[in-house]
Amino acid sequence: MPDIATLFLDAAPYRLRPLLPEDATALHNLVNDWEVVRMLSRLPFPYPRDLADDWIAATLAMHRAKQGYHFAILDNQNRFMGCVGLRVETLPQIGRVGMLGYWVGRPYWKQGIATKAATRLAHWALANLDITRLRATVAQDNAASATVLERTGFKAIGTDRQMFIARGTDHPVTVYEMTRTDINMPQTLPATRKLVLVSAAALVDTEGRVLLARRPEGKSLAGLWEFPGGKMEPGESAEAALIRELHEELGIDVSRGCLAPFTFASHSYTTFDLLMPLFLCRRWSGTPTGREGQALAWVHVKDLRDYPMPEADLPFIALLQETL
Ligand SMILES: Nc1nc2c([nH]c(=O)n2[C@@H]2O[C@H](COP(=O)(O)OP(=O)(O)OP(=O)(O)O)[C@@H](O)[C@H]2O)c(=O)[nH]1
Ligand SMILES: [Mg+2]
Repeated sequence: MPDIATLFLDAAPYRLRPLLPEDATALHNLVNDWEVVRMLSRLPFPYPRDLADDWIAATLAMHRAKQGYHFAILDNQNRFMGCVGLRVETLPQIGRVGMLGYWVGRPYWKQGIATKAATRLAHWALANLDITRLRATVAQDNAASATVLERTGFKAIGTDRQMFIARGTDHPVTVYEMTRTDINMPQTLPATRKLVLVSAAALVDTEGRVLLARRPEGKSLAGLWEFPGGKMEPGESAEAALIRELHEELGIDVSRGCLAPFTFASHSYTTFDLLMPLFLCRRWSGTPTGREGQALAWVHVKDLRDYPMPEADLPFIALLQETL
C-alpha cells in the first residue's frame, strides 16, 4: 500500500489527493452552505471555520492509523471542489466495511464530479483495502446522491433512519452497498457471451502453503485473491499458457514436467463462461514477485477461506484442504 502522503488518485479529468491543512479555507467556503450541509448527517450548520482545521487534522490521523481515507477533489487547475472519503468500520457479522461519503461545492454541481470521484475511490478501496464491502447512506430527499451511488455500482439494500445534525432531527435514509462483484467495467464487457479459457496454478511451497495473488485495480474482480495464471491464447496449450503467465506475472520459470493437473473450474459469470484447469506445482526457479503490482500471499490451506476469491475458485478450497 502506497504511503498515504503520496497517495494521489487519478479520476480524469479530476484528481484526488489527501486533504492538507491549506485546504481549510476553500473547504470552509464551499461546505458552509445549507444546501450542502443539510445532506450530510454529521455536519453542523453554520459550519464553524475552526471545524475545517480540526476535520483536516482528524483525516490525517485516520490515514496514519489506516482507519480512514479522505481526499480533496481537485480540477485540472488544482481548484478545490469537494471531498470524498471513507472510514473503515467493523460491523457485527459483516466484518470490515468502508463507509463512503462525499460532497461537492454548489458551483460544481451537475457535472458528474461526485460520480467520477466516488467511482475512483470505490474501485481503489475494493482493490487495496482489507474490507468486505463498501456502504453508504443517502437521505431519501437526496435524489442526486442516490443517482451518484447507482452509477458508481452501489445497490440499495434497505432503509434506516439517521440523525442529521444540521437539520436537528433524524431523517429516513436509503442504505447502499457495493462489493467487488459490483465493479462496473462496461468498456471491457463483450457484446456476446463467450467461453474464456484460463490456465492457473497452485504453487505449493515446502511448508505446504499455497501462493495467492490479489487481482490489481483496473482488472475485473479487482481485490479478490486468485491463483496466478491467465488466459490461453489461440493455439496455446494450457501448460504453455501457464508457463508464460507465471513468467510474466511472477517472474518465475516452470517446466512442463512440474505442472501436475489437479482439477478444473467450470463457472458461468454474468457475461462469460470460464473453463479453468488448475495445476499443482511444487518446483520452479526464481522467487515469485508481483510483477504487475499485485500483492502476493503464501497461505496455509486451512486459512484459504480468509481470502475473498472469485466464485469460480470456491470449489478449489475444499479439494486443496483435503489434498495438501
Ligand atoms: N488467473 C486466474 N483467473 C481467474 C481465477 N478465478 C477466476 O474466476 N479467474 C478469472 O479468469 C479470467 C482470467 O483473467 P486474467 O485477468 O488473469 O487473465 P490474464 O492474466 O490473461 O490478464 P489480462 O487479460 O488482463 O491480460 C478473469 O476473468 C478472472 O476473473 C483464478 O484463480 N486465477
Ligand atoms: Mg492473470
